[in-house]
Amino acid sequence: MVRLKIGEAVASSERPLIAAPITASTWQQVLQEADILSHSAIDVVEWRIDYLTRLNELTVDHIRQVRQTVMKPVIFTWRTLAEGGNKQYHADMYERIYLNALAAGVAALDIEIDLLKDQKALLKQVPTNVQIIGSKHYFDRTPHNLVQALNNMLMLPTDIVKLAVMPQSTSDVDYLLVSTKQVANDAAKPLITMAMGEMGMPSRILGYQFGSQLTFATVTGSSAPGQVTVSALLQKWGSNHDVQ
Ligand SMILES: O=C1C[C@@](O)(C(=O)O)C[C@@H](O)[C@@H]1O
Repeated sequence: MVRLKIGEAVASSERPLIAAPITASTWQQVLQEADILSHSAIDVVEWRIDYLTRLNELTVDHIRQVRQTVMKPVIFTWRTLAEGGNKQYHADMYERIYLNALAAGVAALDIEIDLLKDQKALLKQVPTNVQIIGSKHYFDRTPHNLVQALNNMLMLPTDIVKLAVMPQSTSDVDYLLVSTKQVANDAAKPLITMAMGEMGMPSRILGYQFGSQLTFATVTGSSAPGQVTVSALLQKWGSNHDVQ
């Protein structure tokens, strides 16, 4: 299995990476959350910029300051309204702000796979040390062709494949885990998968045993239904998984 690496953070077979989101809406709150996350037992920070009220004003300096405050690799994510986020997609603004993020030295960009074609110019400018996470979210269902869906995603021009589904039953959660395992074994890229909502919680705790190499957990705020706190996650994993 190809190991997931984001910045200096590397997943292992015994332990996936833990990412916690920044979900603040004002600049002052962003810095407060960033400071709290710098002291927490997580590996990477996902900055969900779509929560910002004044997203349009985000500069390279702002992003650099967040990086320097968290002192951990940063995944930069604009989750669009179409996939459960908070900001309508605007192609020009998206490109401009993601280029700012590259200039500020983020470790990874999350790009929804439905936007890849539209953002070809941006993709050309992503340096090889910055990971592109191609993501897809099904907020209302679990599709019935998950192995095919993951294999299709693996063929896209991204470095990492991320898939989130909403289970309607516990068998949907099992289906996500088993499909992840089936694809992860031979995949040429790392996978990140999760079932959302309360029902999906086991996938966030046990997903690594099926080949999902990163799990989202909360410290300050939650960015999706069903995320557990980092302390609950570490407790479930037991002391073997304590981070150094
Ligand atoms: O894609 C994901 C996964 C996620 O939706 C989750 O279910 O944990 C949370 C988002 O912030 C992140 O960008």
